[in-house]
Amino acid sequence: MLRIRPDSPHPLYDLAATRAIEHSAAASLPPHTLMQRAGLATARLARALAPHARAAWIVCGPGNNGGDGLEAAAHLHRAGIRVTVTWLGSEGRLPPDAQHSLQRARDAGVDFADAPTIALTAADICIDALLGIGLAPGGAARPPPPHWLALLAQLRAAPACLLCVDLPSGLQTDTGAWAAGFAPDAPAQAACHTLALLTLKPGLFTAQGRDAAGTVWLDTLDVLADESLASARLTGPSPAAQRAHASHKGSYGDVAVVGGEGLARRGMGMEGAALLAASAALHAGAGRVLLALLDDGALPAAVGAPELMQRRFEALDLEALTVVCGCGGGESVAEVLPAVLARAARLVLDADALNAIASDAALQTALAERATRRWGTILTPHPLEAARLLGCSAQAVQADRLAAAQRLVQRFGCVCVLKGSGSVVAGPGRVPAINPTGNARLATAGTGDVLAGMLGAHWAAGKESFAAACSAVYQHGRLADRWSEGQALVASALAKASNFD
Ligand SMILES: NC(=O)C1=CN([C@@H]2O[C@H](COP(=O)(O)OP(=O)(O)OC[C@H]3O[C@@H](n4cnc5c(N)ncnc54)[C@H](O)[C@@H]3O)[C@@H](O)[C@H]2O)[C@@H](O)CC1
Ligand SMILES: [K+]
Repeated sequence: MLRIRPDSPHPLYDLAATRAIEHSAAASLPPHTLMQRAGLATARLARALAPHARAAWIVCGPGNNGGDGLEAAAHLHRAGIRVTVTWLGSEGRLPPDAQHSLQRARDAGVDFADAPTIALTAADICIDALLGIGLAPGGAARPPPPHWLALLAQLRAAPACLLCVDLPSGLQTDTGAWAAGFAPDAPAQAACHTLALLTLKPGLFTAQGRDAAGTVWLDTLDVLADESLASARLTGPSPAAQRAHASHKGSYGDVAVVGGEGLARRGMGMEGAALLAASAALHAGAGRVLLALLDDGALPAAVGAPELMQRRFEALDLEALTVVCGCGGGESVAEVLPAVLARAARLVLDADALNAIASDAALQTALAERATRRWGTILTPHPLEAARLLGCSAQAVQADRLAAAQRLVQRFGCVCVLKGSGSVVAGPGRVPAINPTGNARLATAGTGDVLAGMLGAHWAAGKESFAAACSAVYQHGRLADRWSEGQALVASALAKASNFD
């Protein structure tokens, strides 16, 4: 069994891949073996998480997820724990594995009741074995019976540690979105863990998945999955790039940040956003960073960033630069975008640049044409920006983040970083990646500009676009994960830390 930490990459398997792996494994093993392994793994983790538990309350659903819970119940009962199973299946309509496990739990002498038979304390354990990958998908889901939801609410509100079997019940395997009706009103009261069985599912790591699943564990049930079936990958750290002694500032690429509309145009000075991106590029290791503020935007004298080279936009040699365009560009960015799209060989498009493209069909055509010239482009939308580009709602993007990122890739032929909890990186011909680092402290103004600058630096230093996107997103999140508790995370400090491990 493995605790999933962000320090190593993992393949992720969607519902179809998991079912295929399950079927081929089950075919080569004696009946009920996988469920028995799953139940034993669940009981072992429960005991490790709650070593002093006197009581366990296990809510078991009508399918094989419930079967895993029943198997675990028998083990915990034999270990001397007072186990109560609240079983929601119906006799005679059970899959064979779960039927077998029901009998084993009964034979072991487990208590069956509607609620725990003794009051639970913080030392005890609750197990959610209501629904796993068999949850009816997306909009097809029938509304869950109200008493199921009441039980899930009770599990989450209990003072005991909560262990979810395979998935938190109601979380969708492939998307990490809650099925209709299942989203909790409040997060779990005590520590929450999820034991993924057989495979890690993408839904555990993006959208609502990270909040819902808590700490994720994996037990492969001794089945070696065929990695070619992976539908996505959880990224890990990139190997540190070695810098040769015989190198110079030109060896690590030139990044140009284009953005930062001045105060004069609309009474909104947005130079700070461009400055944050430029500072992040500089600290993330770019050899030279050029800053082209739009519409006569000017850096305040007090800013003090002598390494940044200011340029008029017209003076930029776009063909030779890694261009980061958008950050604080306001309305002015639309005026430079035709030239940027037509001439920049490597281009990161963020924020206002994405909004300008979303509202202009000619710019969209120019963006799509870049791929036919084999010019690299990386888009870094948050869900609302992605929705504008796709002509749908932000809710539709969040309902299937992997699919939304892939649609942007197909439409514009570029790499797409869809930001948000569990950022998705998708690229032409690539298995999409989900980033495991980052936290809610990044939900503050300017952190997106910092990411765009870091991305420019990673790309300019020689990585290919997809790898640069994965490594910059990982590093950006890791900085936030390691931020000291007592120190406010402000974007300018994040930018300055952007090359620290
Ligand atoms: N069979 C096997 O080989 C293995 C199965 N495993 C477990 O089995 C799980 C999958 O089992 P199943 O395919 O039986 O599926 P589940 O047990 O996840 O759910 C299926 C049941 O839930 C009901 N249901 C689905 N959506 C509902 C909704 N919205 N409202 C009310 N009821 C709903 C279905 O009618 C069905 O009765 C995995 O997640 C894992 O926990 C593991 O034991 C590993 C091996
Ligand atoms: K579950």
